[in-house]
Amino acid sequence: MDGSSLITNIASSELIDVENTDKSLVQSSKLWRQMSSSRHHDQGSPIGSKAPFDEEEKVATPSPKMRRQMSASRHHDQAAPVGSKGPFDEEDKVVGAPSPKMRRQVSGARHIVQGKDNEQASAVVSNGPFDESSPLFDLSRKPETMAPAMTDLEHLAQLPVYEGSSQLGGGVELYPPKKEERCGALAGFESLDELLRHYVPKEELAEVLRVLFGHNMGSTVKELHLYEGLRLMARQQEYDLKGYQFTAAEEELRPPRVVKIGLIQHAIVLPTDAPFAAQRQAILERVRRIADTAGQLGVNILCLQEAWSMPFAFCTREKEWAAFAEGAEDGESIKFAQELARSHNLVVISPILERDKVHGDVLWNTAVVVGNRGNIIGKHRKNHIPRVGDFNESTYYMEGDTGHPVFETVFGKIAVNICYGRHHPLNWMMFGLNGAEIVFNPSATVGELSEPLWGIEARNAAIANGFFVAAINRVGTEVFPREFTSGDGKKAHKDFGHFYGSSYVAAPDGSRTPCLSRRLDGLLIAEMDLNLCRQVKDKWGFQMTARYGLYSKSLSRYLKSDFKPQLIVDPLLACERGKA
Ligand SMILES: NC(=O)NCCC(=O)O
Repeated sequence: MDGSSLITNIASSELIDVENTDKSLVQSSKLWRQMSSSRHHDQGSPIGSKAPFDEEEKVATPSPKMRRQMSASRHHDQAAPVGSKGPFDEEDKVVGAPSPKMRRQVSGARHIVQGKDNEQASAVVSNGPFDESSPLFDLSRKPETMAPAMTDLEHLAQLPVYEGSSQLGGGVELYPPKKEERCGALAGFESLDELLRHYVPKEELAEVLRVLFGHNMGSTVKELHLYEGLRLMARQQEYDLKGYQFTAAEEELRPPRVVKIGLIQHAIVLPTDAPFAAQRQAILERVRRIADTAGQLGVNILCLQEAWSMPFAFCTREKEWAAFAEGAEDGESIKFAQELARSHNLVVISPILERDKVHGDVLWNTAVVVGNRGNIIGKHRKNHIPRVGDFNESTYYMEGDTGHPVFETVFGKIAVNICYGRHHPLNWMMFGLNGAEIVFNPSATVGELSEPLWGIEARNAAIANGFFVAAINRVGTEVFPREFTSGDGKKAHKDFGHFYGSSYVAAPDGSRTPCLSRRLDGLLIAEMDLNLCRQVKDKWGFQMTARYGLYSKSLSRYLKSDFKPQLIVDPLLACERGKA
């Protein structure tokens, strides 16, 4: 599918089929459960392989080629902010607002809001006719025909623009899930951020948020103005969509360097006993849909979660899951990422289980960086492999051999610190020393183990190293066919625990966005001016005062076999010990 056609897609009556496709995946997943005894049955019919509108969509937005040309000229113009403009940003005030042509198509489509959602939606939409003066629409491109009657999608188009707010979350929650649907919720809330917003009195909230979430240029991180119809569509497709904006001070000698990143968190789609090909295909389809929204919103760099195209089966220690491993240059997940990159002109970070066919079929946990032309820029292999809880990853792959590469892309210098590497300050530091401006942290981690650490580590790394950190975690509870244990005294079990999502972005000035949902798939967009990195370094001087030489000498001593810790014992204590 041409990636720039999301709005066209929602506007097309085929959206109804898309919903049905989602349902068919759910139904299929039930079917797989029933068929679970015959795993490798029917390899030939992968489920959910094509969303009906994915194929040959007529597109109202510029073609990928045009967009590449537009983008190339943007990026050559040093005076212009780098990568700041998606196709909608250029003329519309609202990110993701539909063009007139899309609106015409919108007016021909019905039924997007169905069933229980319809009731709730009508509570928040305006009932008036199209407001031609709305900043959503460009009057100079007035459509020739207007549908005589309001349709449901027209209602969507009239949803209020989500105003930027320095308050967390800020706006109306369109579809609060029912209690029973909140599996994976935190005390009944989507996230800790939402819980805080609910309970802390309004008068105190700003202060609480200032301390807990930090300030960027004088206020908590602002929300991006996202077209409300897109939020609603995300709800329809059951994923969380949030957008935020970090700014930096204007400089005399450098133009702003604005870039927009997107993080996708998601659950697996089919049960783990479905045929592997079907499992992967279903995830690809799901991610494609969310990634297309990212493309529509003008995202420049998109990062997926750790081992995104497979279940996180490393808890089991069973070797059959190695079948999901694929080439970093020619695997299905990489081809998918290349197609995404080309169709949306964005850099894609695709973390996979890598099989190095050239070197004895060795497996690695690898993030492949695909350039915005679909070219492969390079890869990084996970440096630190966990040996904790059910994270039995060391059964599958060894510590990475790629050092701490920073990839210079057209949108900025980026690096990838894969999951467990976030517990290692030196790992972060090396990416920083190699010049990273944004470090992505694609992860897979569960609530019981690491949730209290989650909000601290990526943020601390951003502060200490003067770069942005984008932390992504998968979502859901993955249940495996057979029981396993991890030698920690726990009873044999089949699931990994709950992957708690909660993806967020932290800035070098210590500010951070709220989290995505703890239980839903999600797309988090963050726009940032990369000039902030150097501004914070100049202000705090952490790098200047770092005394790397001192630590380098101490570390060299520590590595020697005759190392003695630099320990000064209280003489009185030594005296007492002498008497004993
Ligand atoms: N995927 C992974 O490295 N998980 C380890 C657990 C954690 O770091 O929280």
